Amino acid sequence: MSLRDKALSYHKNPTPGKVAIVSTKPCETSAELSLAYTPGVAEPVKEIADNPDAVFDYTSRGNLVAVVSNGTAILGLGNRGALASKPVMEGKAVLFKRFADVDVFDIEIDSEDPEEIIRTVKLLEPTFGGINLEDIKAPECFYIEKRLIELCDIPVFHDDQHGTAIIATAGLINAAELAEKKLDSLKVVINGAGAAGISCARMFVAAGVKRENLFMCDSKGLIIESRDDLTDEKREFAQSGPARVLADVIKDADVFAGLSVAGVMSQDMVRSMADRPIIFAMANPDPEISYPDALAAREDIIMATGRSDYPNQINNVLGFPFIFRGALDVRARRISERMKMAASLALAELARQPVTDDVRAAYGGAAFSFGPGYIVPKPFDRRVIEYVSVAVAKTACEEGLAGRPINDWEDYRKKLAERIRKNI
Ligand SMILES: NC(=O)C1=CN([C@@H]2O[C@H](COP(=O)(O)OP(=O)(O)OC[C@H]3O[C@@H](n4cnc5c(N)ncnc54)[C@H](OP(=O)(O)O)[C@@H]3O)[C@@H](O)[C@H]2O)C=CC1
Ligand SMILES: CC(=O)C(=O)O
Ligand SMILES: [Mg+2]
Repeated sequence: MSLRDKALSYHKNPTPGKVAIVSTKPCETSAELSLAYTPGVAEPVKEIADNPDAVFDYTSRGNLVAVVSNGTAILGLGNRGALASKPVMEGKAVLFKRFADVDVFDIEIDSEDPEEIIRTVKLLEPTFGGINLEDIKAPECFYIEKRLIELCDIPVFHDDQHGTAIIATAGLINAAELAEKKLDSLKVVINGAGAAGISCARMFVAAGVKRENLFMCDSKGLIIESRDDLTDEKREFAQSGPARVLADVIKDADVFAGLSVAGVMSQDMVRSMADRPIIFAMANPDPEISYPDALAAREDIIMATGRSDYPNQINNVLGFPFIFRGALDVRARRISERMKMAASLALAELARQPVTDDVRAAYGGAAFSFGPGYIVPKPFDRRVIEYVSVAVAKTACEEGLAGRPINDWEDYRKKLAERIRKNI
């Protein structure tokens, strides 16, 4: 069966879609019905009306995230509309649950008007403990996220921006170490100046890449100051000098980060890069250059894609479930830059640790050890939650952003491990 047939059958059978609601309380008897519904349900209503914080004690709000999209940048497939984004948003819900036991409602909003999206999400705030924006295209995504962070008291996080940047930065830190290159010496080319490209650029610079060594291209080529079509976000990374295409910019680069579309990188471009180049071809579902093609071009590369079927999956699946887990557990009001960097450093650190039997078992007995074929942890590694969620929660507490700070970190770590043991 082809991948297409398998994927369509997976989504259709035995029940259409990938998610369902599960009740967490028994409702088998008339007595239980009187508690779950009227008259009993009036009691938590009154408690919450008197004390809004009680919503976290009597409802599932504290573990419920909205995955919100309008379908304007679905993976690398472009603007396919809100309805067509639903399989991806249901998929994100599955990953939230599977990897971090976070519940999700997927919300597809049929609008390209930022104000309408902001208003809709703000009105939904009482339902949720956090908002994960997904596959909303640039530049609107920047304004939508910024306004919602200002308006909401719960964390709002655009996954394509920050989730991607957090994992790519972890991968970059480790790949640079393996290539024996310092971050501040790297020439970095980012192809794609949308949600993911801009956020990766910002985080690479925060991690130590020099702004002047970072070259960003969009569909029109290198982003340069003399262009009159630049958004504020693109202008942040504009270089001086003449117009150039990717094939020129990539020469002698140490790093290529692809956050654009399938197939735009050639084997000649790979060969034109510096020694021991780092190539993260992250467009989904098909990368800028395929894993086999890149490796066939030269042997000294450290190669990653966004896909699950090759080594080194640089994909935000390693981020959003675990970041929200940590943020929800301390009731963080927002997800700060320090929390994001803490998540990234935790992932980089975990990849350097010996791999456990659980991970080997989840990957059919395959052996992994820190090296060019293993620069970030595997999503099925049960330790990711302990590393990333703890790092995020701790940083929120240190920064005074936690509404419900944790004191006993060993106990929290044990609870996370327990919570996830039943899922993975
Ligand atoms: N691996 C991962 O975890 C993730 C991967 N991605 C991938 O990154 C890509 C972009 O997603 P996202 O940032 O959300 O989308 P956006 O729509 O926000 O941005 C897309 C960007 O790609 C640029 N682009 C399109 N065609 C080309 C081209 N031929 N050459 C160079 N740049 C091009 C666009 O240029 P212009 O500005 O000129 O229109 C734009 O800057 C997708 O393929 C997506 O799957 C995204 C998130 C996570
Ligand atoms: C992985 C992801 O979020 C994307 O490609 O858009
Ligand atoms: Mg996405």
